[in-house]
Amino acid sequence: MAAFARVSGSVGLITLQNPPVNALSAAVRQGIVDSVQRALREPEVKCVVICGQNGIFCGGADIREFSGPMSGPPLIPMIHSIEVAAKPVVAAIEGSALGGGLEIALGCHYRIAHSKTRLGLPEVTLGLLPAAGGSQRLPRLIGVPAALDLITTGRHVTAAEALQLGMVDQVTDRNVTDVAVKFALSVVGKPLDARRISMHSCPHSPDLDELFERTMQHVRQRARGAIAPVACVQAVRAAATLPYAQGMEKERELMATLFTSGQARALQYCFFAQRAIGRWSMPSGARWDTSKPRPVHKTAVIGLGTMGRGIAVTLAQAGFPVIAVENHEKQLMEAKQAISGMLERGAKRRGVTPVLNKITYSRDIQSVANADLVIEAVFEDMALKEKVFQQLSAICKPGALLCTNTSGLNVDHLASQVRNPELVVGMHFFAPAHVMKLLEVVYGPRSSPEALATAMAVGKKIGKVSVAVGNCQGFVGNRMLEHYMEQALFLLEEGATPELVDQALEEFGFAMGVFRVSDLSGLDIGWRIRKGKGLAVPDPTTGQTARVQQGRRYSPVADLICEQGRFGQKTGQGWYQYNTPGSRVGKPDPWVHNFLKDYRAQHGLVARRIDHQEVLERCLYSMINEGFRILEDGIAAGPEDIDVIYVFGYNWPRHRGGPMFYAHMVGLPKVLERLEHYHQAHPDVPSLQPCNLLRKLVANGSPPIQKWKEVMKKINSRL
Ligand SMILES: CCCCCCCCCCCCC/C=C/C(=O)SCCNC(=O)CCNC(=O)[C@H](O)C(C)(C)COP(=O)(O)OP(=O)(O)OC[C@H]1O[C@@H](n2cnc3c(N)ncnc32)[C@H](O)[C@@H]1OP(=O)(O)O
Repeated sequence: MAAFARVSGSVGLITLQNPPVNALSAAVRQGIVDSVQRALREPEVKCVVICGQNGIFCGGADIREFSGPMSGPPLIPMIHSIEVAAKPVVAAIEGSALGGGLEIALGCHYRIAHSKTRLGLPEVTLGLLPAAGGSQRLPRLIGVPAALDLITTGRHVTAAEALQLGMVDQVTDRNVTDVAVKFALSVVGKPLDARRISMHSCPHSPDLDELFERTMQHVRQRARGAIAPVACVQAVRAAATLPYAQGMEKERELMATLFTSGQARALQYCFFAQRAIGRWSMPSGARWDTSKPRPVHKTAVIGLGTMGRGIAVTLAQAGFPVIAVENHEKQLMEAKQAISGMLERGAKRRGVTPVLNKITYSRDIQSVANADLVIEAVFEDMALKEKVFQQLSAICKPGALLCTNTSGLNVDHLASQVRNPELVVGMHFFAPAHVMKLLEVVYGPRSSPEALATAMAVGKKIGKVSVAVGNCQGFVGNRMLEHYMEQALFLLEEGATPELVDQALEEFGFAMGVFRVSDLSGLDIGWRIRKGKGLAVPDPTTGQTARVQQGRRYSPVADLICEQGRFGQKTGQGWYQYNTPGSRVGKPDPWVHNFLKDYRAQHGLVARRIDHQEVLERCLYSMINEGFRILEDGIAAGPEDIDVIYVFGYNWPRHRGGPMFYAHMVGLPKVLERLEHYHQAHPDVPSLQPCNLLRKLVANGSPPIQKWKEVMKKINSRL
């Protein structure tokens, strides 16, 4: 709702009241409409101030209302009534003014912001555009180039930047409502037309046509198939070229298309999923709101390879003192230099002082004795990690949390190496660790709720999107990825080329297809892991790696490519060819095509035509099927956890919501039917066999994704 009060004799103060972010629910909109009418009606009221309660102006339209029938007064006429008011209206902005919240402020005649406020029109990130006049008013206020930037990216600006852009009239460090009340009294009686943004055209900008063309091209390239950024450009173009009323009509038309789109549903799902993962629970019943994290003051990182360096930087940038340990002198020196460079570049980008003194370096593992949390990031080798954990168990102070950054080794096994297994968890960072947002926090059956709560709290403090998952081979992300990659290799055996597979995945919205990603990260990593599992090993009698291993189909194609020394970009050759080692631009490679032809001939495989649809269905549905198995096993608490992992760690196109949401959008019966079809054609590929939970969900009438947990509970009593 919104409260009305008369303050300082003649100021009508309207306070938005809808915790936690004063979202513009139907009740709040009704409250504003009533309050504005009252303020205009009462002769004692000479001016109006609009503010929000609890330190936040407004987080925008109530996103939860978008999924049901809309009721209550609409935003556009409400904002119009503020703009045409005959008494001056001042927005007193603190905390955040986002989306519809900023659009209300743009309807006011003046805007005063607290210095800590952030403002923005983030609708594009929800698959929408600022359709309460924001796309038409903002360019009129701050000019087309700046408005295009803000509206197409959805980025938030600080109060200082907002002042510079002309979005606000004044910034204060004092109580913003008090300042706004005083200011409102000072403008009573002044003409208002000049302050009504919709009455003006956009300020002149040269070469507008060229700007729109360039922006459209840029937006299309970056959007990977997302439609909202394109609609945002079209809406701003309408503001620049049409009178206000016609611009508003265009804004409405564009919004009508976006509002009901699957992409908007996916992006809004992601918004809530990202928040839901913070409310973790363990099979034991322990939860985020009943488990207290331990205090963490000092941290340590063991092993300063690529991952260790990134982790140390992340911890230091978040303010933690870090003891960085590396026992090889040369590696330690190199790491020191690399870490300092990363900290300096990061600080420059953020306009702050580099925190070089947060990190102390040591060759001696004993130096971590006083750390509250230690992250082991040594080479991915179980024997080596075991040794490190045994040492840590003897060295670390009681109560210290011992974490491993393994990307898939058994966390329980590592826990068994220490005196206090309840204090062991996995903290699986993604490379580069100081850039990638995702953190999988892996708990085992012996991890205590306190240990998980501590790792989750540290994850939050270092700015990671942290997802709690159970322990299993590959955890959630890599366990699913294995099936995706396996299908891609099978498709090569059956007639596809790397570029055909990649093109299908890139058209779907991945920034890079599976083979391009392999070339970028290095083919040798997977090869080493497969050898470790006893897979990529030639049969001593035939000299060939078998195509059936451990009772299932196996493709040795990637191993054979590695045997040629083709490790991807770093060697100048992999699934693609590169002009020089280290070059980033790959071209289709006739050598790979001939190799595949020979390989098929050698194994009596007949190449067939494979289309994009098959690529998508085989790669994505096999991975989704594994996602259902993960839910069935209780490794992830819900589909949101899996989707957040894929969006933040594996570049899954956000406008498709994550693999599990995608399955829900495609329709579970269709996913089931296609998996059955492919499993019939490839009975030796178990990952194509539809899993129990998927069948159960379909048998239960394919409930919406928000209701899957009910069916999951029936299958797995631990959940
Ligand atoms: C048939 C065709 C018809 C077509 C026409 C349709 C007509 C419709 C026209 C409507 C025009 C609308 C135009 C305006 C659109 C919008 O405003 S869309 C919303 C834009 N705003 C945002 O994107 C901001 C989202 N929120 C945030 O970024 C952050 O929450 C915050 C405000 C910066 C605060 O951050 P923090 O303090 O970290 O808190 P959080 O944990 O993020 O949030 C706390 C809880 O609040 C929930 N929440 C936040 N914002 C909203 C919101 N706008 N609506 C609903 N709920 C919100 C958030 O989910 C958290 O709750 P839990 O999920 O329960 O944890």
